[in-house]
Parts: sequence; structure tokens; C-alpha cells
Amino acid sequence: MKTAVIQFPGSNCDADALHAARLLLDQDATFVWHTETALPEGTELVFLPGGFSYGDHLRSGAIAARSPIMNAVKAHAEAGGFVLGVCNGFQVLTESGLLPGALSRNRDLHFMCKPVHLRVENNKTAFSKSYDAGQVIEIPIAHGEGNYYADAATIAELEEQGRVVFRYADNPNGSLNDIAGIVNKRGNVLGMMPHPERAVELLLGSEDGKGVFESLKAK
Ligand SMILES: NC(=O)CC[C@H](N)C(=O)O
Repeated sequence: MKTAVIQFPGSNCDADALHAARLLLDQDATFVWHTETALPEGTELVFLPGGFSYGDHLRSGAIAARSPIMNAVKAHAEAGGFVLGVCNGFQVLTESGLLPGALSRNRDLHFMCKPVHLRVENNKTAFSKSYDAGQVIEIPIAHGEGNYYADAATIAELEEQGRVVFRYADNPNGSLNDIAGIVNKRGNVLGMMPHPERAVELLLGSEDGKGVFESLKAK
């Protein structure tokens, strides 16, 4: 699966994202700088990595969401292409309107960096089909603003449509309904705060994140 990893000033999980993509999806995965206006020909997956784009100035992901490459990312998503946003990438997706809701300061106002347990709530999506329904996986979080919020109608819609893909087993940040990852209505855009790319080899402590990439590969 041909993958483009978008780099913003302040991205810091871009190398890990590229490594995971090359390991599990496609040797030819490439970086794309945020000032570009087009994705490489034939891109199937856009990977928005974690980090502190623009130093989290204004709000996490707010400036990155308005960078030139995002027009191409939106067009890619509208055409049905896959988009995976992890951590700051999830924040960029909510800020750009590709996913609903917002990520606000963690409940305890601390940056948190630790492995957490997630329950796979929906294993029918292109990003989760290699997991079992209800499977509990261990993937690290590393964020200060991962507290998922949306209005009650949006939360109800996400739940009714099975769009909560990953839920925290032990909510670390105050996210409504323990939400750790959601998909858009069409199912081709996933945002999640935990970092699957940091859990793709046992050397890293867990390989439970591999399923996200293996699901995409099997799509
Ligand atoms: N690892 C990350 O992507 C950090 C995300 C974000 N800037 C935060 O701290 O909330």
C-alpha cells in the first residue's frame, strides 16, 4: 500500500511512522513536506504522524490543518483514499474537519507517556479488521491533549454508527465515552491518540499496533 507520511514543522513521530509503513505496508513509503500541494502519484494511504506541529501554537494541530498539503489530503479522503492520523495527526484531522470533535487538555492537565490498554470496539473497519472484536491490545500514549470531546449528538452518532474503533480500558485522559480512536462516516479516515507505530516490534515492548497496518494491507 503506497504510503505518504506528511511532515510538519515539529512532527516528531514521522520517522517511526515511516519505519512502520515500510516494515508493514510498502518499502516505498515516503515523506511529504507540508508545503507540497500534491501527494505522490498513486498514494493509497496518507499517514499524519504524531508530534508538536507548530509547537502546538494556538491549539494542537490548528496550524498544520491549514497547511498547503492538507487540501490534497482532503481531496484524497473525499475520493475514498485512506488517511491515518495518530496523536497530533488525530488533532490535525479534527482541526481540519475530516473527523468530528476536538482533543483538549488531559483531565489531569499532565502530559502522559505510558502503555495503555485499548479495546477493539469495531473490527469491521479497514483499519481494524485483523483484530478480534473486543480484543484488548497494549499500545503507548504520549500526549498532553488527548481528551476527546464532542457534543452529545455527535457522540451518540459515533456510537450508533459503530465509529468508535478503539476505546480505553482505563481512561487516562478524560475522553468522553473512553474514546481513543474514531473513523469518519465512510470509514476511510481513522484518528487515534495511542501510537500503533510505536508498537510494531517486540523490541519496542509490544507488537499490538501491527494490526492497524495489517488490516490496511488486507483491505
Ligand atoms: N505525541 C504527540 O503527537 C503529541 C500530540 C500533542 N501535541 C499533545 O501533546 O497533545
